[in-house]
Amino acid sequence: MSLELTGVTVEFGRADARTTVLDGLDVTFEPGRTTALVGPSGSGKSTLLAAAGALLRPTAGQVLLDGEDLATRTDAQRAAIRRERIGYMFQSGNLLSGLPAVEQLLAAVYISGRRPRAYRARAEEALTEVGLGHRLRHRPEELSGGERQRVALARALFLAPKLLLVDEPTAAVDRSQAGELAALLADRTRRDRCVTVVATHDPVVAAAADRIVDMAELTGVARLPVSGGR
Ligand SMILES: Nc1ncnc2c1ncn2[C@@H]1O[C@H](COP(=O)(O)OP(=O)(O)OP(=O)(O)O)[C@@H](O)[C@H]1O
Repeated sequence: MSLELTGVTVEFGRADARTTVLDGLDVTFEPGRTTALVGPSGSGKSTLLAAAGALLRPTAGQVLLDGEDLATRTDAQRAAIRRERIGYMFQSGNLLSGLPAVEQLLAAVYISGRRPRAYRARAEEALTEVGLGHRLRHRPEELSGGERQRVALARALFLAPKLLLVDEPTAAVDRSQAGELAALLADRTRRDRCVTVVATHDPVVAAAADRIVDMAELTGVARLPVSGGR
């Protein structure tokens, strides 16, 4: 399983208001490895995650998940791929308010059309594995920022996705929890052999990753002027 983007271009807006955010980008991500995507604000990190996660269709190029091009699939096929093969973890965890931690994981089971009863014990085990065995029935409002992110990580990995996409996981987390969360993310990625791509400004997250990819390098090549032949 790998994720390969080839010639990926993403443009927003029309005609004179058109902005090119990604410009013919080529990059490959390997299974079992965490890649930190770094670069200044506005450099297109979240846009790359959205294209990789079939949340937006690139203007041009291919997004190959295990050799299958997500960009050319129908909306229904893309929805099925998102449900079955991709896990998402975003900045503030995006947990459902008022719902106990264990139910946050089971919500993904409901959405995928499976019977949650068979998954309850596994959900409790998954939360225990991320150090939340004593917080199974806590609601998001009753958890710390770091605990919320660990619930979000357990949820993102619960249905064993091939691809895990993470955006700014430590933005709302204190420094000591950020290190633990980054280590947990890298550890789970190795154990589950998923492809993990994490957009981040946090040096702690970048340090825990197996590889760092700078957006400036990815997109810079396409912007270099053609040599005048001197
Ligand atoms: N739907 C949209 N329509 C128009 N422009 C957009 C849209 N989404 C993103 N952009 C623009 O694309 C650029 C890249 O945004 P993106 O969120 O991918 O950057 P980023 O590197 O993740 O930034 P940050 O580190 O601040 O999260 C920005 O200039 C943004 O304004």
